[in-house]
Amino acid sequence: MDSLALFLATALLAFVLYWFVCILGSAEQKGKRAINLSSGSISREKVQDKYKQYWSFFLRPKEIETADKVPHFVDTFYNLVTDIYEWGWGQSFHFAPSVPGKSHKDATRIHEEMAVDLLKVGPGHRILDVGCGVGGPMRAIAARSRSNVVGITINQYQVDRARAHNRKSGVDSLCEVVCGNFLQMPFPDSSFDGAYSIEATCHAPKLEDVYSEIYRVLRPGALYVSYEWVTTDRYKADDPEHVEIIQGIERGDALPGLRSYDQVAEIAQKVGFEVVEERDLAKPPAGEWWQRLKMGKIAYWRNHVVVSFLTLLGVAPKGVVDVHEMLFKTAGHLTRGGETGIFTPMHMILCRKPMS
Ligand SMILES: C=C(CC[C@@H](C)[C@H]1CC[C@H]2C3=CC[C@H]4[C@H](C)[C@@H](O)CC[C@]4(C)[C@H]3CC[C@]12C)C(C)C
Ligand SMILES: C[S@@+](CC[C@H](N)C(=O)[O-])C[C@H]1O[C@@H](n2cnc3c(N)ncnc32)[C@H](O)[C@@H]1O
Repeated sequence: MDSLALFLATALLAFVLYWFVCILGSAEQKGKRAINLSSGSISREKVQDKYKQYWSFFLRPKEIETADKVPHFVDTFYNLVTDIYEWGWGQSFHFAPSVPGKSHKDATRIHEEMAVDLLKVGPGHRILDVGCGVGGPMRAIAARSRSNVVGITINQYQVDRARAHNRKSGVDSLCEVVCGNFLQMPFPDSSFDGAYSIEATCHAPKLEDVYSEIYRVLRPGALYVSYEWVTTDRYKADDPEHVEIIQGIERGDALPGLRSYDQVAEIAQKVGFEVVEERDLAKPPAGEWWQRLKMGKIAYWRNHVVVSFLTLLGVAPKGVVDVHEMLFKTAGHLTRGGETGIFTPMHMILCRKPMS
């Protein structure tokens, strides 16, 4: 009897340990697991240094010269966070209005498919995903529109992840992923029938630089829709709490400087676009996008213990705990940004490249 009891206790402990380390905290079934957390294209032993390098960008004064260094700085950020994003959030690295009775996954897909409806694209069209992440939106939009979707991201690790997901999805033949800088895209003029960017162009030091590139690669008459991260009309630059919230969002999300809502249309027109429609998709009756972030202390503590335990075992690279702690603080700033109404991650603008 003792040996049986010992065997059962050992088996139970092994299962609990396996579940705690490998299953817990995963945002998606068969998604990224904690035990597979890596540091993207950064070698394991360099994670802590790269994390310190990342923070040093914000400690230097904001000189114009750093604008050239932003794409590399963003690439470093995504090497540090992509696996944690996939593990704790899923394959779509963006927010969506909560929808009563719908799962986060369904609400996310509804938000992504709205881009297709706005672009009015369909089979045979070639559309561009500007800042495509690991391809969550790309696969949803390809499935909905049956268009050919080309995604571009600065981060090679994300390209590899997106291609792997695409191969497992039913839309691989419609999807292509390119590693490149959306400020200097490797595509000919007038080569796309539509374009979208979902919470990505906020990483551009100057919005007009990425909008100019998108304008260039679109054929005349084509549409471009973007969900932008901006401060709203409630933001007061002389309110210390507002400044602290926005600075926390910028530093925790690799943003060179958040734009104001009223700059977006002006910049789009400056590069030649006609503005067809513009509105904040977060405004009521839309459900609160930050509700999903309120993961609660218990969930954070659980994920923190999992990440710390894996680092202790040498499974997760040293430094991942620091990145995880940064993201928890960032979640707090983003939540406050939503609650105060001074920030929105989904200021939608729909533009057209004129026929002439
Ligand atoms: C558009 C951008 C990214 C938006 C979101 C996808 C991410 C912003 C903050 C991220 C997270 C914060 C807390 C993490 C938590 C501590 C961890 O246990 C699990 C993952 C998080 C929930 C993580 C998930 C992705 C975000 C919500 C920016 C970068 C332009
Ligand atoms: C928050 S993620 C959003 C990804 C995707 N749109 C989604 O919703 O899942 C922002 C994306 O923009 C990409 N990005 C940021 N700066 C870039 C640049 N200069 N060139 C290309 N991609 C860039 C990042 O690599 C990342 O894939």
